[in-house]
Amino acid sequence: MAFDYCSVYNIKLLHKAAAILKEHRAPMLNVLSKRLRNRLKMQSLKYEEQTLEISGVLIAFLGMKGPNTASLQRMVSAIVYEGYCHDGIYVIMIKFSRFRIVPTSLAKPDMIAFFMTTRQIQIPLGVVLAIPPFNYPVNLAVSKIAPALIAGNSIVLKPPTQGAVAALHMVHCFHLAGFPKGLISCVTGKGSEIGDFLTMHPGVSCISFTGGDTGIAISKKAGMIPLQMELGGKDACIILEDGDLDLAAANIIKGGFSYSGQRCTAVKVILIMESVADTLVEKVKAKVAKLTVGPPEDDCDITPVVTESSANFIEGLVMDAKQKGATFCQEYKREGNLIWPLLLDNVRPDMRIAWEEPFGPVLPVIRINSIEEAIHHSNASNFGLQGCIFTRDINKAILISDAMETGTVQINSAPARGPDHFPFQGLKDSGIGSQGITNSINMMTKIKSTVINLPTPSYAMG
Ligand SMILES: NC(=O)C1=CN([C@@H]2O[C@H](COP(=O)(O)OP(=O)(O)OC[C@H]3O[C@@H](n4cnc5c(N)ncnc54)[C@H](OP(=O)(O)O)[C@@H]3O)[C@@H](O)[C@H]2O)C=CC1
Ligand SMILES: O=C(O)[C@H](O)COP(=O)(O)O
Repeated sequence: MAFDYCSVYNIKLLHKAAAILKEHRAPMLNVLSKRLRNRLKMQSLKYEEQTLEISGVLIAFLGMKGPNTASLQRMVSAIVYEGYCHDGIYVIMIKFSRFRIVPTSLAKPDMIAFFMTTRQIQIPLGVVLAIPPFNYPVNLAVSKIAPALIAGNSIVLKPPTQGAVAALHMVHCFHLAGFPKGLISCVTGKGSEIGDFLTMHPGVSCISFTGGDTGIAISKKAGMIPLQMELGGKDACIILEDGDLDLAAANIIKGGFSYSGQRCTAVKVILIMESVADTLVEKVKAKVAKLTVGPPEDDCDITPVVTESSANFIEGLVMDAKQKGATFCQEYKREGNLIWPLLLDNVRPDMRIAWEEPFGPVLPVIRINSIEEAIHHSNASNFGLQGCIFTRDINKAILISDAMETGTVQINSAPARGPDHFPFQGLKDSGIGSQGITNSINMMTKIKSTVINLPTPSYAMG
C-alpha cells in the first residue's frame, strides 16, 4: 500500500476503532474482570486510558489541521514529539522533520554533497509481533498496535493466556473498524508452547514485549530486529526527613497496592529515613487497614492475584522475611490466590523481598540513615524501571533522580507509566528501548539517508 494512503487510511480507521472499542466497553470489562479477577474499577480506568490512547495518537495527526487528506499526508510523514494532556485528551505537538539537509563540512573536505536524512515512516518495518502481559492485556496491546499501524506495519498479537478472550474481542473491534484481517492477526496459545515459533520466526520484523524476565530470554533469541522490552521492576520509594508523609503514605497505598500490586510500576520497596520511619509506617498501616479485600465482583481494593503460582511465589518471599526477622505490620493472611495487603517493616538486604518482585500486595520497608544509602540500594537492584522521591527540597530531588539508575523518577508522586505520550522505558533488567506513543512510532519506523553528490559546490550548502 502506498505510504501516504496507507497511513492516512490507518489513521482514519484508528478513529473508528477507538469509537467501537468504547461501544464494546461493557463486555470487554466484564471479561477482563472475570478472567483477571481484578477490580472492575481499575480495569475500566485502564480501558478508558486505552481508548484515549488511540484518540491521543489520532489527535496528534488529525487535530491540528482537521482531517483533510493533504494535511494528513504531510502530518503522517512528520515525527511526533512532546505532548501534553488537555482535559484528559492527549494533544501531541508535531514538528516537521521530514528532511534535514546536513552540510558535509564534517565529512571528507573534498566531498561536495547534500546529505538528506528522512525518518522513512512510509517504509514500515514489516510485521510487528506484539506480546502484552496478563495485567493489562488490552491496554498494553493497544499501546503497541496503534503506533505500529500509524507507522504502516502489520501486527501479529500474541495475547497472554490470562486475557486472551478480551484481546480477541479487542482485535475484532479493529476488524469491525475496517482494518483488514491480514493486517492485524491474533494468535492465541501458551507462550511457553508457541512463543519461540513466533519470536524466532523469520517473518517477524520487530518485537514489542511487556512482561517478566521472559523478555530477557526472548531478546537473546530474537536476532537482528528492533526490540521494545518492558519488563519487571523494583521501584523504590525514597522518603526523606522533609518529605510530606501524608502525601507519601497516600502514594504508597496507590502505588503499592492498587491492582493488588500487579503492576510493573508499582512501589516495590520503601526506603525511608529512620528519623521519620515510625510516623510513616503508622500512617501507611492506618490506610492499609481501610483497604477492602475480596472478589472483584464486590469491587474490592485487593483481589486475588492472577495465578496460584504467583500466590505461592509471593508467600515464599513473605516466609523468607519472617524467618529472617522482618516486622509484620499486619498478620499474614491468604485464602487461595487472595493475599491480604501486608507491610513488612525493618526489612534487611539479606531478605529476598528486599530485591525480588512479588507482583502482589506485599511491600517491604527498609530504614535508611542517608540519601547515599537510598541511592545505593536502589541502584544495587537488577531492575531499573522507575522510582519515586518524597521531599520538599526539589534541588535535592533532582540530584537524587540524576543518581538513580532507572528509566523514570517521579518526584512527590508514585511511579506510573502514563500518560502514554510520555517516554516509558526500563534500564538494566527492566527492559530495552522506550515506549510511549512517540518513541513507539519512532522505533517502528526506519531511517534512510539519501546523498546527492554535486559536480560543483552549491551556495545552498551554506
Ligand atoms: N513489565 C510489566 O509490565 C509486567 C511485568 N510482569 C512480570 O512478569 C511476571 C510474570 O507475569 P507474566 O505476565 O506471566 O509475564 P510473562 O513474561 O510470563 O508473560 C508476558 C507475556 O509473554 C508471553 N510469553 C510467555 N513465555 C513466552 C515465550 N517463551 N515467548 C513469547 N512469549 C511468551 C506470555 O504469554 P502466556 O500468558 O501465554 O504465558 C504473556 O503474553 C510478573 O510476576 C512480573 O514480574 C508481569 C506483568 C506486567
Ligand atoms: O506493565 C505494567 O504493569 C504497566 O505498564 C504499568 O502501567 P501503569 O503504571 O499505568 O499501571
